[in-house]
Amino acid sequence: MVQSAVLGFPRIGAQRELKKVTEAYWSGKATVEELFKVGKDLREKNWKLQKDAGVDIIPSNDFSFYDQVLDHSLLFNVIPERYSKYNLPAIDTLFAMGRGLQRPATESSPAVDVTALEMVKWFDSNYHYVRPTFSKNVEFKLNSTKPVDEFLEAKALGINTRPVLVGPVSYLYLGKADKDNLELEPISLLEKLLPVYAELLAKLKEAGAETVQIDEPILVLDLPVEVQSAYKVAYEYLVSETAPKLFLTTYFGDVTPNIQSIKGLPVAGVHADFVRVPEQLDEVVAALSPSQILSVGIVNGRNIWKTNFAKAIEFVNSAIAKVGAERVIVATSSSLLHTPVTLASEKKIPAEIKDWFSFATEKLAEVVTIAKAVTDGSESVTAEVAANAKSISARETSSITNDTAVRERVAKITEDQARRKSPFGVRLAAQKKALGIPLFPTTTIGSFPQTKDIRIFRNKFTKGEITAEEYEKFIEKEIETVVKFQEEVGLDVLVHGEPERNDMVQYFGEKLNGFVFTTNGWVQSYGSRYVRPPIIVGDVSRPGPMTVKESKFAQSITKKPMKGMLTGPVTCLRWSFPRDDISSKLQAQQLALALRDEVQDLEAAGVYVIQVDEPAIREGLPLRAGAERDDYVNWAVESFRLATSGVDDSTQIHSHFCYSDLDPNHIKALDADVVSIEFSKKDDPKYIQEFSEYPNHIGLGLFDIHSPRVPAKDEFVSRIADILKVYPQENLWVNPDCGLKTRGWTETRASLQNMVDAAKEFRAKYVATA
Ligand code: MET
Ligand SMILES: [Zn+2]
Repeated sequence: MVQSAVLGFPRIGAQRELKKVTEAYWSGKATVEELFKVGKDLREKNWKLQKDAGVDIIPSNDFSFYDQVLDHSLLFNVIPERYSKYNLPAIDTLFAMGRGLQRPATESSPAVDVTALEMVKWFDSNYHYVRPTFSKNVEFKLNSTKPVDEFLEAKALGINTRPVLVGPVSYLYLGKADKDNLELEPISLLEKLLPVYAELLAKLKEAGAETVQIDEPILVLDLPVEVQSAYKVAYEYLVSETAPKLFLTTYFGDVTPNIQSIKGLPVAGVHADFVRVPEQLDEVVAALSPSQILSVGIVNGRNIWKTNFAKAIEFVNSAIAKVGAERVIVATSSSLLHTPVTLASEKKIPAEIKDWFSFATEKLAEVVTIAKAVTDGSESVTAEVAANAKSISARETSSITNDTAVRERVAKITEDQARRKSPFGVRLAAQKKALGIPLFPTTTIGSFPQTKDIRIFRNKFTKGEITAEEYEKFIEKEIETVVKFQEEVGLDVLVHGEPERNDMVQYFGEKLNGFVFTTNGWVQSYGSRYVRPPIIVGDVSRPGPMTVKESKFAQSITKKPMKGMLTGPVTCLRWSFPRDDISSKLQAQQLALALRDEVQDLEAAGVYVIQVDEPAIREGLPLRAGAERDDYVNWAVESFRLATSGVDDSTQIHSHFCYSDLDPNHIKALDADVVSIEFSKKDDPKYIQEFSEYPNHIGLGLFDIHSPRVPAKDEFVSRIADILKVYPQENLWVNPDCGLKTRGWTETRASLQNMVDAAKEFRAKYVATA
């Protein structure tokens, strides 16, 4: 019998139970017992759900109160001293490492003040993990028994799970050296770490675990040789009499360039992602020994589309033809962490469209059906396959997906449309004349505090409790407040503050054709922050202006230049669930054309500074170097340029990037007049150099917008002075890291005032020396 397997299930709960209790715990409104109880209930619910769906191999230890990689750091005692020194309960150490902790002393405990560890994107997803950070005196030991406890918890419910661990090589490679230890290469710690893994595996075996899923996702990256060769060392050490069988899993890409690292490992089987890279089947099969099992990742863990049963069954059958049914498992391509929990709570999506989707819960049935089909023959699932074929073909032929006018317009895109009229130097001169922007110009990134008031009004409007007119009035009043505030503080290029936007992608999605929205389709982004990505279902076009009214109004009440504010094509695409029936490139082009019209409408309305944010441009970069990556860079850049190049020389195009490792060459290729980049927490001096040869104008973020902390004027002065050591002063803008929407007004005013005062000091000096 061909078994079905799930690599991981979303832990947040169908009603975001995990977020609610975690945040309540942080603010002292829930006890630790209540927190743990919700965790336990969620685990139980998820296991039972999978069991009831008929899944054969069900994961455990995929639950986490913050992040599964961070759990491993706690588990192996990878806790820098700045956290351990407080001797907090383990759960509080976990949260302190994940999100920082600042609290005053009480009678029974000293004050705590510690910042969070670095948070990084999990491969090419919008999930963020907390980077393992190895300080000088790291001492591996088994610090908890979480995986064993959760295994036993499931066992007590009569469910025999397959515990999930991040494998040792990936765990080390995804980590970094701590500040006190910069020369360390984490992979050099492998031999010290392995005994602790072995101890944990022995405990799991004692508890009754037959097999452990060991995730080695870095096998889809370009790896240095010493990492490639670490696999043999690690797995020959770990596979033993005292350990359960190990099942090696990779996902999100092509493992074949590292196939030598897998070949000959004494593991029970290998899982690969055949949704992403079906072409790797032969090579993966060839790497297996006759006793090793192949887990076929065929139900997409990264999107929300129904699996095409006919195709999936055919694919799995082709795998069976190569290795035999007894050696095949049907599985999700990756953990289902990246998909919303269930379609069942979606009441507003039109039935016709809803029938195209499959969220995590629905994907369980898909894995089971495919496994049954390849075991008992397609006749055993005739009804399911027929229903599936019907929805797939309904989508293929639906008038919602295909808009001839949009396709024709894309087909007519010319290279010219994606080029500004003149080179930067000429544009700059025209902009100087038209805009009257001083040296060391000050600006912000777009959003201002999203107060409770704003959320209340938006909710009322969504629920129909106030009229559109009342809501508009309210928004205008908010814009007025923000504009007046910026004039008082003395900023040079103003923004309208984005009070009308719930989210920087959803807002645009709602105004465009081709998108649908969920009411409860939350996906964990990091910790307790979840996002609800819009879904692109059809060709995208713009029925009418999206932001012109607000920007025009904002410009009308000030003499200073007002910056229009848009989300770029790549970010709209990446932070949605894209279509899988047409290429990403084509979707980006459609978005670009819609945004191009908006940019031109803004210009026509008298808004001559326009920012098009692309914070997700890096996230979409294919994981390996090569043709696919070059191709991505090419279309990502072209779509930004297509969106922004339809304006006059004298109109100034800005762009903004944050929270990712950018490649200066990609940013340069966009040819924006001004870019702003999140920067304040990059305390490594090499980052200052990175963009020093950037030819156009640039603002390096001067303060952290995630913290209420107010930097003094002198701190701004010294930061700017540091930057000026490598950047020409004519090129430099002065701005915060990112939007201020999560901040309060008090610290916003104080920080911006200090920032503006610092800029003025430099301006005066420059004038004096010029
Ligand atoms: C994640 S980037 C955010 C940019 C947006 N304009 C804002 O200020 O919020
Ligand atoms: Zn940002």
